[in-house]
Amino acid sequence: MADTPTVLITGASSGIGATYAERFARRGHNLLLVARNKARLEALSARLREETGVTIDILPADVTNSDELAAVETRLRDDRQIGILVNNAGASLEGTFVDQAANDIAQLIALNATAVARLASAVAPRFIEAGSGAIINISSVVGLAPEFGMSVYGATKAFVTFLSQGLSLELGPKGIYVQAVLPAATRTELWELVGIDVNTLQGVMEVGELVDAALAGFDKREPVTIPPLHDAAQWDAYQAARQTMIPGFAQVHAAERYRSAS
Ligand SMILES: NC(=O)C1=CN([C@@H]2O[C@H](COP(=O)(O)OP(=O)(O)OC[C@H]3O[C@@H](n4cnc5c(N)ncnc54)[C@H](OP(=O)(O)O)[C@@H]3O)[C@@H](O)[C@H]2O)C=CC1
Ligand SMILES: N[C@@H](C=O)C(=O)O
Repeated sequence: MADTPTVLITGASSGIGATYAERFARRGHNLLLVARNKARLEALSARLREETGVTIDILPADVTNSDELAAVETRLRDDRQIGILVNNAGASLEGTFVDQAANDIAQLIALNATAVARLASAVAPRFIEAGSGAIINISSVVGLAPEFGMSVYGATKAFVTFLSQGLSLELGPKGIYVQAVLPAATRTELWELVGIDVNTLQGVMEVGELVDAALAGFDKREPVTIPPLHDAAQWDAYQAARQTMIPGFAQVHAAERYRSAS
């Protein structure tokens, strides 16, 4: 695969995705930008073509629509120039679980989880055949913290982090790099879309700083990059604590504390 492969970015019309587009274009990568808002994709691609000289295509698509998602999957399967997938398109959901309509929950899962897995699934076989390629999945620290009270959104992001860690183990030995990026609150339109004024929040990262940090993690080939986490040893300890349980999972008998019921 080329040293500067084409990068397909979902959710490239604003926020984190648009910033990835700008940063990868400045690194000399050609781009394929995906989102629903065609006018915004056209404006961004025109500006970045002018500023960087790279080739930029757009593929307007709603990745929760099965036909439109299939068009993105086909491009990932067939376009051998694409060597990096940035699975970034996503949204949050207003309110608490009982306020959220079942259809909105299903739609959020389709966007934040199903599309992410399907697009990775579309590209992975070709990357395996090439022996190289990278998949960047934009997750969230919310997926580590049910305490934040964003149960469905957090569950989709826990899925993305788990999927990324699993794929890193499965695909890493075949030459493919998989990165989960876990931002915390970042100044983008996502907040306004769920009725929150981002200016009322504490500790909000600017989107350029977030993406630059994520790309520093990418360059180091980190499997999990958490830009706002200052003490990296905390993540290492969390992983180590989880891993200490694994050898104990295979048991013929239930734990002593569950044996008194009958
Ligand atoms: N901002 C934050 O605080 C944090 C964000 N994240 C994650 O970062 C990612 C990017 O969000 P962010 O940049 O903040 O928010 P934005 O709202 O700015 O960007 C979301 C992007 O996703 C696209 N998108 C939304 N729905 C669809 C759809 N159905 N099909 C295709 N594209 C879609 C939007 O484009 P269009 O409307 O044109 O389709 C837009 O380009 C998300 O996965 C989010 O969960 C993670 C942690 C914190
Ligand atoms: N997108 C934010 C929550 O809605 C986050 O992931 O922090």
